[in-house]
Amino acid sequence: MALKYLTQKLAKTIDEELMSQAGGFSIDQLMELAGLSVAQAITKIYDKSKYPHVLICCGPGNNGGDGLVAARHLFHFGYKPNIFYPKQTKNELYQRLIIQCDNLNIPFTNNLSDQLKQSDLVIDAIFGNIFKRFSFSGEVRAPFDQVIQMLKETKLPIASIDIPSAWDVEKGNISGCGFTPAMLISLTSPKLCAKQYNGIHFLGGRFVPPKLEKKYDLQLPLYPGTDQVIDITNLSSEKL
Ligand SMILES: NC(=O)C1=CN([C@@H]2O[C@H](COP(=O)(O)OP(=O)(O)OC[C@H]3O[C@@H](n4cnc5c(N)ncnc54)[C@H](O)[C@@H]3O)[C@@H](O)[C@H]2O)[C@@H](O)CC1
Ligand SMILES: [K+]
Repeated sequence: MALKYLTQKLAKTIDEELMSQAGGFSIDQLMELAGLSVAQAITKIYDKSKYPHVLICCGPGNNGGDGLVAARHLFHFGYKPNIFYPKQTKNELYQRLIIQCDNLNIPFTNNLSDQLKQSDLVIDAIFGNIFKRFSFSGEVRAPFDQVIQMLKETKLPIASIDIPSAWDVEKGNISGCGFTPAMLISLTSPKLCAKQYNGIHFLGGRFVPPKLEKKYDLQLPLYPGTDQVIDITNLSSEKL
């Protein structure tokens, strides 16, 4: 079973088709399913008995939104999540996601270094498949430059949502300022940078209709039972 690795452009096109008039999905729905996939993948590798304190580091975009959704599900799964979300937007979807977390008394921390000391596991929800990837020099703008640096230095296991943050979506950690996570949860389909990734690799985002899968020849693996994720660590790869 070969896996297809998407270019940045194709991954964006598929997202847009899913959320188009013809696709019928809202960003809320896809984010909800993406965040649920992340939370479920975490439970399969990092049991709450050993990794109860999960620190979710959220960036300013939808990758960060996935992190907020995952935090909520992890709370309901019995974890003790903490959220570091330094650049919050006025966008009403995010305001509602924050209210949902507040209603669960999930703390929002603003001291990353302290929080890292009290955590067992980090979820990297900083950057995902952003279309306009980093400026040509590849540097990460503040405040996320220090965040990425601190994640690079931590000994804690890191699970990255969709793309290891600060990696180029296709070329990988070419800027050298990124870290290599212990786990990657690719959404919809893996992106090209994941070809260089040799850690624990899950696929989530169980929402692609067969018609779309066929149109782009995604050759997605079959998800087991009612699972929202599948372990693709050992599946071979083939560039799309
Ligand atoms: N595959 C799918 O269908 C879905 C994708 N979702 C998520 O959406 C993500 C993509 O979301 P976005 O397009 O918002 O991208 P990101 O969530 O990666 O965030 C992009 C933001 O990062 C900031 N940024 C860009 N370059 C920067 C730099 N050099 N330094 C500092 N900040 C910088 C910009 O403010 C930009 O808005 C995916 O990776 C995935 O996690 C889900 O939310 C919805 C479903
Ligand atoms: K990420």
